[in-house]
Amino acid sequence: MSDGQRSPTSGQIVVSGLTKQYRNVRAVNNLSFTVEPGRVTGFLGPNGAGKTTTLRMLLNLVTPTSGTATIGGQRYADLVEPLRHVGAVLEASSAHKGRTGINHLRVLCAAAGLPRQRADEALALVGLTPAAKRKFKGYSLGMKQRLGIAAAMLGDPRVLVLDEPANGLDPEGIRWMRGLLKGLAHEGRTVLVSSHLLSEMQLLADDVVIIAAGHLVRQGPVDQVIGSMTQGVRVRVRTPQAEALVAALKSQNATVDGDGQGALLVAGVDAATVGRVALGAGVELHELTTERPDLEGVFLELTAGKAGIR
Ligand SMILES: Nc1ncnc2c1ncn2[C@@H]1O[C@H](COP(=O)(O)OP(=O)(O)OP(=O)(O)O)[C@@H](O)[C@H]1O
Repeated sequence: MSDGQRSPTSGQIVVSGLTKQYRNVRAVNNLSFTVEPGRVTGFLGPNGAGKTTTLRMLLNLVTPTSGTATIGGQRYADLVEPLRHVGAVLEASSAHKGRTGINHLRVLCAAAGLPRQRADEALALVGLTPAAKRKFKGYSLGMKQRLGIAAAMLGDPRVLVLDEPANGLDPEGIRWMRGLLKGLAHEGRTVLVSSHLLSEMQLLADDVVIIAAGHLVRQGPVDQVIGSMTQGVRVRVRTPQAEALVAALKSQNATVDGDGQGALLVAGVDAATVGRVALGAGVELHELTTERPDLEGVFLELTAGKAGIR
């Protein structure tokens, strides 16, 4: 299938002023963000933040109260042959229990008017070829997740949307998923993936969109979002003259704690200042490192007080 056959050629996702009001809950509130092709974008938020509702609106499974969500400039509902543009994995794959993995995919191919060999190709892509002829009811949760991704890839879509795809995967499965999704993004596809596994997102995502209580909290490249957090940045120092250094740093209004393992953790001044203060006080340094909070810390700080059941 050539690119020319399937407009929209750009797989950019644009969410603009998206709102969903249920009877008592505003699940998504005037939410706007963009997701770029060629990158993995992590969609993060505490429980009940509105992630699933947003993804379902993007895929035309829930009608927005207001606002729009487009893929390559078009609403999902207006895409011709949507499976060739967008693959989605919203929950662990369900299939007829007595059907084999390969037959499940062949049925989907037939229903979508896709060539039958796409079933074999998609199964190979997710490493399930050895289990092709086993019945779905015998699949583990991890195998069902893989089958769900295979189903999403049948139409060779430019855009992939996954809701909590790492659920149920063991560490090896998670590593495999990371490689697959990074590879698909590297091919120029748009990969939007929601997850609670923040440490995993830090390894997987190029960009993050963080929401809480239906609102956008932060969007940007992972490194920038983490780097923009000044709170939590500390300088780790090792010195054989701790007492002298602590006294010199405190005179600069720095806060100093021990890390319990012989190093000092300094907050309130940067590494250059610590080095200068140490030099001025004639203190020898054995380590001087800036420690930034990881995504977990950023996430907790950004969404503090906004989490919770609504
Ligand atoms: N069909 C519905 N009817 C009423 N309220 C709903 C409906 N679907 C979702 N909600 C509410 O909207 C809010 C957002 O839910 P949503 O499932 O989108 O969040 P989420 O970020 O995906 O959460 P989780 O990580 O827990 O899956 C929640 O308060 C939820 O109870």
